[in-house]
Amino acid sequence: MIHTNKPMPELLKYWEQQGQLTALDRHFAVEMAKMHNTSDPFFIFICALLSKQLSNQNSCLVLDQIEHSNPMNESPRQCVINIQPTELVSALLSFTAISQFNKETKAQTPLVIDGNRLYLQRYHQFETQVSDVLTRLSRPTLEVKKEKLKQQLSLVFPPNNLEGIDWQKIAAATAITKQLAVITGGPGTGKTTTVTKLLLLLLLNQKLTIRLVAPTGKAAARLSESIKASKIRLAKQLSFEADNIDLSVIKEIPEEASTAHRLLGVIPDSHRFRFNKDNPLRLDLLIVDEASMVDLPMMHKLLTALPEHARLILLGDQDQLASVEAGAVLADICAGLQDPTSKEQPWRMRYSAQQAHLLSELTETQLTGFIDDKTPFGDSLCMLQHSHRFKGDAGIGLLATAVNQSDLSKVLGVWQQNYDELAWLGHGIISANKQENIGLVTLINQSVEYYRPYLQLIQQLKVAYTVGMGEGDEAAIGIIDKFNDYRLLCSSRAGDYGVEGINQQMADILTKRKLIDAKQEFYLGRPIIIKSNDYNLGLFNGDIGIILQDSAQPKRLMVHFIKADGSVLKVLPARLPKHETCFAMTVHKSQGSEFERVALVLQPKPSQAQWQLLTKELVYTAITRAKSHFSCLGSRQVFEHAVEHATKRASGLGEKLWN
Ligand SMILES: Nc1ncnc2c1ncn2[C@@H]1O[C@H](COP(=O)(O)OP(=O)(O)OP(=O)(O)O)[C@@H](O)[C@H]1O
Repeated sequence: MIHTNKPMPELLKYWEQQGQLTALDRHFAVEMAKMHNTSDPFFIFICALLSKQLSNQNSCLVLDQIEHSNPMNESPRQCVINIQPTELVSALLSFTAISQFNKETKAQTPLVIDGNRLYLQRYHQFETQVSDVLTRLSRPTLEVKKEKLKQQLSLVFPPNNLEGIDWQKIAAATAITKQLAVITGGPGTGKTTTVTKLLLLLLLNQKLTIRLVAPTGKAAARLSESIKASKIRLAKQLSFEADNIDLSVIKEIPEEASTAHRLLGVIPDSHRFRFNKDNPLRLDLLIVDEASMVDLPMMHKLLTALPEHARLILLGDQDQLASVEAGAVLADICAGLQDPTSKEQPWRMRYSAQQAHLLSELTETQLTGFIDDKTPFGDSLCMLQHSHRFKGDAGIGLLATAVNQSDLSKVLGVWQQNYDELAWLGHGIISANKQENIGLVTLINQSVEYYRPYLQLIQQLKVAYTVGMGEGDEAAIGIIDKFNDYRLLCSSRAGDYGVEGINQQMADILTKRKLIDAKQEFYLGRPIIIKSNDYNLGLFNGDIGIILQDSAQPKRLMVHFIKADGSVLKVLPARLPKHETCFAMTVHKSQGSEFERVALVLQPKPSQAQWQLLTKELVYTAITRAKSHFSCLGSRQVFEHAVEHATKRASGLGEKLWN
């Protein structure tokens, strides 16, 4: 069945040395074999492969793609599998650790086969339960008073000057008529605006306990701010409608958002949460923002803790990078809307005739072109398509769209237009004498100027403290906001062009220019990103803070963070959980954040592992973090490779939801 040139455990070690497997993958395979009393090389091999898939954020191993996902594709071949695809499942089922999934008799084995996918039992459970809850929520169509709702919808979503369908209005009607609504769209397409309006419509008709969550503290803080701003805009918009609508209800729209962890109630030193299937959350409506960042295990925890009657609204951009951990839940949810036949319009809504009719009636729109009765799941989805943030003819929006469509000639066309919003810093121009990469030197020098303003504020505050005039937390918030005007984003961590190298170069040059003094570990002005959760301190992976003087005791340095509710959290540097400097951060970690200016750094010569990270989602996510300027240091070959490669994560969720 499997032929190798050395014993399998040795081969796994060899692959580990080659960087094809991690130590964890090897240990998992060897331990599984021990626990199940087998030394069968095929079993050990399959276990290592499954673990490798999970390390690469896949939820499962697709059995007919074993050839693609294994490390044996090298030359010369160390390992040859000699088995017919039709016999693969029965061969796997001969091992006591593997069984076939059966809805009636729950699997007792650690590995489970479902269709042509092999899962770790836990991940299979996550996937089936997430699919079950989403399917259950998508089924019922809720009773509404049609005439009243129609009037309210037309007040809150008045006719606009955009051509075509008002998808925001459709999304609101979807969320009011369905227990589950998934509202997706790129940056600035009005997800928050729509949610604020639909919350008003819901609250006008019933009392609801509503909770807002996001995957990270930063994203939760942004959601709170967006909702606040959106409420003010809505009150202004409706100020002449006081006779038709009770405007005081706008005040009832909740603004406070928390992290998903916090909502679920962290139990210190435990993987379990206070709220779960047996102790459901006390709410009527849960809104999850930045849903593309929510991984499969977390989505599972949220959905199983949802009370039966509750409504769920998921918001996010399905084109962004998938979650850091396993799964691509939002992309799987939206998978059924993909229309591969059209490059210009790669997505298409799919409503049942009944739902299309109801939405058409409520919103006074014709949705006849979107009827597809294959599955009712499409009834819960709505995609917003028009960005109100990026001007249609400006650089950032055009570049983001072209990258998202993997349309290389369009991408190059945008770069050639020399938009003010965009700058390309090519690698490869090396100065004759110093062997310097001119592109990198330019980027580092520019970055000094973009970080200078926040560092100058710190210096001003230092002077103010010496004369007893510090402004306390307000000043800290101002400094952190200024720091967030600019960010260097890297595609990878290691090397001169990764987060580590760029951070070091920034610390060196800022020290040289006397803007910081990076000789000590915890220096004034050092930006810090948290790399693990510390529930006791209330700090979470991805939180960003800056070392500043403590207003209460200016001689003491404290790391200052802005919490989701806008208040300042101060932590002694020595108490910080795992962290690093953050002049530069990975694109992954930047999700859920926005900056005025963004500079993306791509490796000039990526390693084999780094090539795999270079996808269109990575570039799209980096571009769409920028509000007013995006620059890129990269080589054309690397940039083009990324644009042409989309992330593919193995998962059975899309199939479960849509078939
Ligand atoms: N229908 C509309 N007409 C005009 N402007 C709009 C409309 N909808 C949203 N906007 C404006 O577009 C901007 C972005 O809206 P909003 O914050 O709701 O988008 P979003 O999709 O939530 O963005 P993000 O990517 O930040 O999550 C806001 O300034 C808002 O006022």
